[in-house]
Amino acid sequence: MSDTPINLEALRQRIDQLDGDIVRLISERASCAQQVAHVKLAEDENAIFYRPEREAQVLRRIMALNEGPLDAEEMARLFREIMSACLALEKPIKVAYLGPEGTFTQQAALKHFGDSAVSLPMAAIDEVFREVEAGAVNYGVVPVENSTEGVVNHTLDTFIDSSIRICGEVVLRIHHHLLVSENTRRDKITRIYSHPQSFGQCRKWLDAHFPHAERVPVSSNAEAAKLVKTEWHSAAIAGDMAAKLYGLAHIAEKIEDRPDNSTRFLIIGSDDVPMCGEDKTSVVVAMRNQPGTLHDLLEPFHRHGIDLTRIETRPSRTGVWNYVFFIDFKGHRDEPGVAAMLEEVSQQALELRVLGSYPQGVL
Ligand SMILES: O=C(O)C(=O)C[C@]1(C(=O)O)C=C[C@@H](O)C=C1
Repeated sequence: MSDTPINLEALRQRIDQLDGDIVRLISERASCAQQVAHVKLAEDENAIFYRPEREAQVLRRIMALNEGPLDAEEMARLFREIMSACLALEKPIKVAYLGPEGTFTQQAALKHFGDSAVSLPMAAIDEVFREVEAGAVNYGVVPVENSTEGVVNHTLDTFIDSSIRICGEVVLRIHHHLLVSENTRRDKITRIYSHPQSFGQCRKWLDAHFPHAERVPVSSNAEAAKLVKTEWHSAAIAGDMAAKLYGLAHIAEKIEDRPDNSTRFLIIGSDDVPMCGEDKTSVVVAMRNQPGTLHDLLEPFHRHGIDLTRIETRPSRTGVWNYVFFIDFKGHRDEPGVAAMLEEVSQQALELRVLGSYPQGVL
């Protein structure tokens, strides 16, 4: 501790000085980013400005440098916003997400790209894919799995017929609240709206606290929140963003049955992402319908010491795709061990497609 006497006036003067320094430094950083944009354009007139691998490296470095008192994630979130603003100076990016406004997917999009990205709600997962494929937006964000309810089948199925690449992942802690319009009393609630996945995530709480209320599934949590705005006998299960957007009151907070309830979202785009050092790869593999198929598929992963993080089976949708496996593992397709393993798997498979190698989620 310094022996300078601590008084409010002196501390505020110091904060003003530091703020001045921070503003100068952020501005200098933003000018660097503008120059980066010029360099990228000079190298390639179709330059890609958003660089997920670089962003992951920047955020990991910030977390490693941080010595407190702010925690490392908090510090990284501040830098997430600085980088988002720097990227918007280079070139604003457009991101489509599974809407409507106020969904957890929008929250995930903002967590991943920061507030300076332009985010556009889409009515369905397929539309998010279509907008990216058509080049109407730069990236898309779709949910892929929840820790309580499991995989979002629709997202996986959409990959089967699409040429889209996975460019990143973001994991969001999901907190559900029971929300009502300001005129609704708890004892008057006869109906609860929510997305079917959210009902699944709050099943025990609902059985204990509202066993007789009718549960009405709707297309999203945000849609549920919108509906209860004008209904006095209804409540919605939704998150903070939807509550704020529709000005709803909380009857009960964090009603999810599992405190670690979280959802993983994928960032989809049109380009491959270079290696960042802590990467993941997602592949889809079609195998012949014969004994020992799963063993044959997984053996090369084991032999090359590759760490599987997820495997899902989906029914085939064409005659050729007898068995379709979605597999996630640690590593990048450009690493020699990974490339060798993929080559071996593709020899045995009817088809193998790499959906993308991308940085493991940082925040
Ligand atoms: O390093 C780059 O390529 C940049 O464009 C700079 C920067 C940054 O602000 O650090 C901005 C956007 C990119 O997505 C990655 C990093």
